[in-house]
Amino acid sequence: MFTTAFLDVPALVRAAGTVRLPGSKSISNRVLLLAGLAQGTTEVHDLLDSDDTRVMLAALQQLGCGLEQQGRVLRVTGLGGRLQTREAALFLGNAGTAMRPLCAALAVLASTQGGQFELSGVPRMHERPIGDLVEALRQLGCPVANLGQPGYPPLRIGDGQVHPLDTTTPIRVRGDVSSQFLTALLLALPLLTTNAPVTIEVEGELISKPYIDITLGLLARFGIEVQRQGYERFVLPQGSAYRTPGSIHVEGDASSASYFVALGALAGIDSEVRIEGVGLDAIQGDIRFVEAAQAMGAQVRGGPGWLAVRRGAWPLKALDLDCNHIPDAAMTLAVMALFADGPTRLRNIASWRVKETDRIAAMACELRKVGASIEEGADYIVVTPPQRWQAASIHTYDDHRMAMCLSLAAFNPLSDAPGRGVPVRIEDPRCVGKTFPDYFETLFELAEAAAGAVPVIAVDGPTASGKGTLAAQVAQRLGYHLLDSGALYRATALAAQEAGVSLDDEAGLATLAAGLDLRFADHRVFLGGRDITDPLRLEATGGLASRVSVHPAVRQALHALQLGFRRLPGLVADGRDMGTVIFPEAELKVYLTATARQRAERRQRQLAERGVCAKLDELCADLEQRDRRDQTRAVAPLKPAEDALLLDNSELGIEESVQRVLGWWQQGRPFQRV
Ligand SMILES: Nc1ncnc2c1ncn2[C@@H]1O[C@H](COP(=O)(O)OP(=O)(O)O)[C@@H](O)[C@H]1O
Ligand SMILES: Nc1ccn([C@H]2C[C@H](O)[C@@H](COP(=O)(O)OP(=O)(O)O)O2)c(=O)n1
Repeated sequence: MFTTAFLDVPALVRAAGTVRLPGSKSISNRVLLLAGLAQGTTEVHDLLDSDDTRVMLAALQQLGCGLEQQGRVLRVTGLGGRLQTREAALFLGNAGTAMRPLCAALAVLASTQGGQFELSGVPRMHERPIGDLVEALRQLGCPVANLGQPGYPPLRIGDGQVHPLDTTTPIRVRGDVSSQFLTALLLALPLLTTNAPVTIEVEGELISKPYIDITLGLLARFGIEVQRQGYERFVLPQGSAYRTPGSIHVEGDASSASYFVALGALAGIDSEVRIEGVGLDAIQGDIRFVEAAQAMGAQVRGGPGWLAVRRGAWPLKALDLDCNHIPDAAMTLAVMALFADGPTRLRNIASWRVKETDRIAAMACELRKVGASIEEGADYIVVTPPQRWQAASIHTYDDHRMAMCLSLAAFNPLSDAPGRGVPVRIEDPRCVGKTFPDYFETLFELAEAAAGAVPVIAVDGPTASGKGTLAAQVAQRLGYHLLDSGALYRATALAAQEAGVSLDDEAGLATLAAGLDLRFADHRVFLGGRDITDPLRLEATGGLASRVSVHPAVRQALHALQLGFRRLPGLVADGRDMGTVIFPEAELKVYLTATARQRAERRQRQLAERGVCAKLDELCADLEQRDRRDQTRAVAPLKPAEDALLLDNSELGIEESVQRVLGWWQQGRPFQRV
């Protein structure tokens, strides 16, 4: 997962490959609650691992459920309807799928067995309505107190006393704000059916009906057959009891699938994007996004558990659609609309306004930034594609779907509008952790950047100037890959030593360099599977590397290997010739220096930290000799590129140097705001 402050997605042009989707958030949290209420142990396969499921798991654990992870299987031992703990404060982040059902289940348990629970979340959760559910629970006789603004979390549920609950009259709940209120009651009220059936009546037109179908389907898997009349009246039969199905599989998230369906429709130009984990047989309503994508031109094949999508009509066909049945996935249509042949109107999406953020307002604001014209209303949005694309810094409002959707705007070179090929900056990319922590990694695996669009920052300079330290820090802050090119020369030197190849044998060294079996993982370096991190970093190895590196054939042999590090979303490369020879087109070139004395002192301190004692004068003489050799060799000598920015960090600390370079980088970026 990218945890950087922002992530710049370069202009993208193509996509192909296979994505295995993480489990559905809606199914995961419903299954967890049902397994938590049931008697016995449920094996849950392919549960989503994300922010929202983690808060649900933490809550279940606090309530005394047994949780045991074994590989991809989680074993949940439920409460069997009996409270194990009578008091707890549960923090539920921004997970509506945890807040609403737990509110209902705990209200019933606390009232019938005597308990008291506090439910809270992040500030945005305290702005998301829950009043209609609270009203329904109060009708039953459950004490629920507002700890903040009435109608919103945080809430105190129960008061430690046992209260008689009235199930003789139907429980009425509004269905036109969020279908999660009804879901919450359906999941919780089987607890009250011991002596008589319980009836729920929906007031107002129920929205997002497919989510209710998921709830009913999962209740059936746990032994509870709800009888319904349309979507207005639901009856939980007398004696409904949660019975674990023993084992249950969580299907891939259909809303998450929408980004990859869109990816295929936009950029599956000469091959398909294959999606595994969710297919045409999915129980999630958002699978019907596929029909909307097809209406826009996507070519979709599919079967049980899989979909394969490629581009059909191009540009995409504009759409006018009632999206009530696919509220979450419809956001993806708003971004596909950027690539359509006219304005796209998405209707009946009022629920967008009470999700992780006000999604209509957020979508309008961010799509305007990339150049689209937007008309927004209380429950609709109209998107007219950009006439000219702009490089935009996308605010994501702590909303995973804003981040995932808007990343698709990076395919702007595919559009016919002028001003082709601009990057998209996604602010706070870690918000995707709510449902799809590896979303961006997956996107970068499948997508291909426009020619020359993957940015490179080159950091060159003499030994011990701090290149490696600076490059690693800058790469980390930007979420970029890192190339420590010196390590390749050092590894060649070690391989030569081992194979008994002389440092003057240019052809022999070049053969070794061309065949290096080198792997970088977890800050360690492996040569032919062997960990060589420690010998690689020895001062002596640096000297040997300098000697190896004078040979043109060796440099040539390592050239392609170095180019291969330039992968999405970007690269920071450090060495001697990054800006002059390997990446002459790098957007930013930094030539890092410090006085020889300073550098020798740094090296001495660095060695001392590793328990190696070295004399300052000797270190200084060694590094000056190495500088001379690196600067005077015939091929790719160490020197600043003509367009390099010089940074003498003799008097600068590490963080100051990093900030200086990040500042230069930001200045050169095309975004209006950070
Ligand atoms: N700006 C700086 N100020 C002080 N020390 C630094 C600075 N940059 C790096 N160092 C320290 O100098 C030592 C050498 O840095 P390193 O990144 O290994 O240099 P290089 O890759 O150029 O050989 C490290 O111990 C590092 O922590
Ligand atoms: N791009 C590069 C990187 C390193 N080299 C050579 C020259 C250097 O003295 C050695 C060792 O490089 P390395 O960057 O690991 O050394 P320092 O960390 O700066 O001491 O390799 C090179 O010729 N070209």
